Amino acid sequence: MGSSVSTKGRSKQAAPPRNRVHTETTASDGCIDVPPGRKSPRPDKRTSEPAVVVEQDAVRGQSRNQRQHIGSLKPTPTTVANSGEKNAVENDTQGCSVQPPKSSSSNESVSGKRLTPRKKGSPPRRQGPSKEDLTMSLELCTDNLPPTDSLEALEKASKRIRKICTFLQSRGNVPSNLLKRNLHYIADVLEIVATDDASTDSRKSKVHQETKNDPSKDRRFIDEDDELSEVEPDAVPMEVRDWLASTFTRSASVTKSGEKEKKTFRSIVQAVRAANLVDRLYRRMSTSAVTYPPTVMKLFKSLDDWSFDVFALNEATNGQALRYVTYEIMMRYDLLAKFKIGVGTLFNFLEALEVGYSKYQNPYHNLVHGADVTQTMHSILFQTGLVQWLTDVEIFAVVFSAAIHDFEHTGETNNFHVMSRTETALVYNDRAVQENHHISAAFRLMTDDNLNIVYNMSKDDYKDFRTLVIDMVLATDMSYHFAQVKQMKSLLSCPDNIDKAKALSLVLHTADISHPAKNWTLHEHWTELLMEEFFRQGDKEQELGLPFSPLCDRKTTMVASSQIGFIDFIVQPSFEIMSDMLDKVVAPISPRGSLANQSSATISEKVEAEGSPQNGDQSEEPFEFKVDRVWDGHLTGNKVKWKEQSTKDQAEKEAREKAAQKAKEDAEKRDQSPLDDKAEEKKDAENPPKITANGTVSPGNAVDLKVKPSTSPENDDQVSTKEEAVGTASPEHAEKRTTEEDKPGKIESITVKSVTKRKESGV
Ligand SMILES: Nc1nc2c(ncn2[C@@H]2O[C@@H]3COP(=O)(O)O[C@H]3[C@H]2O)c(=O)[nH]1
Ligand SMILES: [Zn+2]
Repeated sequence: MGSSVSTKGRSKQAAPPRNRVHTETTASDGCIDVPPGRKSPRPDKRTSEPAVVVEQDAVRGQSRNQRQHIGSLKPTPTTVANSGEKNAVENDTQGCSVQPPKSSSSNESVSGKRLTPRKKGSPPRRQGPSKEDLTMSLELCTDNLPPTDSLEALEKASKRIRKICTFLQSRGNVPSNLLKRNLHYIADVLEIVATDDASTDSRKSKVHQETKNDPSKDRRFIDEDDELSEVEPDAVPMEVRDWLASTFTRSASVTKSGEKEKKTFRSIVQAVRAANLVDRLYRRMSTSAVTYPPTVMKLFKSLDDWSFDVFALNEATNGQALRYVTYEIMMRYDLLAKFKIGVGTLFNFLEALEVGYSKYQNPYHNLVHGADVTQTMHSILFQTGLVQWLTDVEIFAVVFSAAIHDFEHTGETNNFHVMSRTETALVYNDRAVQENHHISAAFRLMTDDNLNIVYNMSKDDYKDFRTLVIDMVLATDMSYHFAQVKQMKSLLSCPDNIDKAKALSLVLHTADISHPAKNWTLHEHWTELLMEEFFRQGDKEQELGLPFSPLCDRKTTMVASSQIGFIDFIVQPSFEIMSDMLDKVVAPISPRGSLANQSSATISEKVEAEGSPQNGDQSEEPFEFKVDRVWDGHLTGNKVKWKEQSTKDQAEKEAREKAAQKAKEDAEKRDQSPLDDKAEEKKDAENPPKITANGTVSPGNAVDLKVKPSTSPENDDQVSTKEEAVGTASPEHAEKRTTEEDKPGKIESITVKSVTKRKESGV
């Protein structure tokens, strides 16, 4: 699973963090041993109101005793992939003995795990295993299976696969522990077949003898199982091919005769097919390991959409939007199976991410923003077809980067960190202070085995993954914005060789500032949250005796006009260059357009069927391809709204100023007649002027008389650079600005006219 991300000139990267040797073993009875030294997962302390059940570590083979209860079991559980199907039965029997159903009053699952009490009015919870569950447990019991190297084992294994398929078809699910034990048994048997070493494998000679006597037996094994035979060996994932290659090499070294070579090859084909099946079964098992509440299911139907409502999702998930979105997207790209990520490990990691995002209780930079950017990235990738340009490692890196990109954000700008000399600014020498922290802290999480979702990645993949994540998240530092846009412009002048890391960084940066390009309801809400966060920083700055950062003074900031500036100078150019880049990149690899008319819920099947994106037919002439710039309409519409708002603001402001002027004149008059002074003051205090909605002034309400002098749109004194519109100007940038601002024609001289100039405020 190579990556085309350039790593030239980079320092050596470490292998995925591994704190222990992974010695997962398979006991002969099919039960999975826990690797020595493995820590038990932490109890679920952080989830206050959990909403999801997962079955632990399907892929990494954790014991069912380690199964973690990450969320509450919903009363009518369904999954997105298996809509309407029955939930996995939590049959937690150690061997294959059947446990009696628990009493309905007990607050425990069959597995003995505590369940969240059923909500009032919800349907009664199932009371224990049904008759069919018991039949399944018995039929898939692994206790009395023949030894894996015996002849009967082959037959048994094949029958087991059939049975599993039947149960999956009729019931939609098989309990993970049963599935795991059976799959391990089958894998063991097939491995022995594939090895095909007659000198050490007496069973092989028995098979050979039997099939010689009765060739139908051999054919039966290959042909009987439709599930196995439908998979083409070419379609196997690279990992399986790697495994095969090593198996083949080993076999070839001891193979002498042509006949034996043939047999080995046949065994390999069988093993590949089996591996594919196992892969698919794992995927199905992973999919069904999590249950979604119906409201979440409904929302996920629009997960691919540009207008996805992340706030609604956050509500539907009791404030866990990030874990849901990330998990679902990773499932849709089949990343759990591809990188052998255990469901439990992933949930531990996502939970820790959510904890980090909630650390500072920020109005804007919280887990909902993390979820929003992750979903937006997915929407861009999927709807434009960009995903077809990417390797699995890159897709994983993109989703991961988006999910972690503001991890443990403090709710302040980098500039604030620098100016107030925080510890983080010290650690990162004032450069991309927060972004460096987001990355470092997120990777640090994975040094804990229980959170290490890159555990099973190959060293090379991990290196590419980490490099790309670092590149992408560092590029979300707003102070790189102009450099990024400029760089992409020059890259697009020779579009044959667009650097993937740069392209993906631009997409993440654009997704990070994408809410002004969403529908008004979403954008207005995000703006409110961000402004509140900016204002809180302003409050702190005031407390610390620091000057207000741009847009941080809650008393004077003109939100509407600053948003127009933000859209005009930052957001629109970002979307424009990103769209141009997408047109260039996607056209040659997506000859018949994007995946837009499909759902990402089926994307892994599509990629499987069509082969890897890099194998696409590139011989055809690239046709005039344009991505659907769904964002353009919103940007225009939102700007119109802000302009209306700005006009209103302006009227109100003028009214305030008029009132201030009047008060000043009155004060002056009072100064001239000191005797009346006290009486006038008293009158003013009792009955201050009032501003109505349309900006006119009437007596009867308080007015902020501290407001600065008029800031007419024509007044070039009211200068705010693009950085000020963003509110995140870095000190380096600010410095550059002052030296370059005077130069005629420099882009830095563009003004956001109605934002009050800080200098005038005298703070
Ligand atoms: N002025 C302004 N800044 C924004 C808006 N949306 C995002 N930003 C800034 O852009 C930054 C992008 O990176 P972050 O998410 O860290 O922080 C974001 C905000 O500081 C917006 O609507 N208006
Ligand atoms: Zn962000």
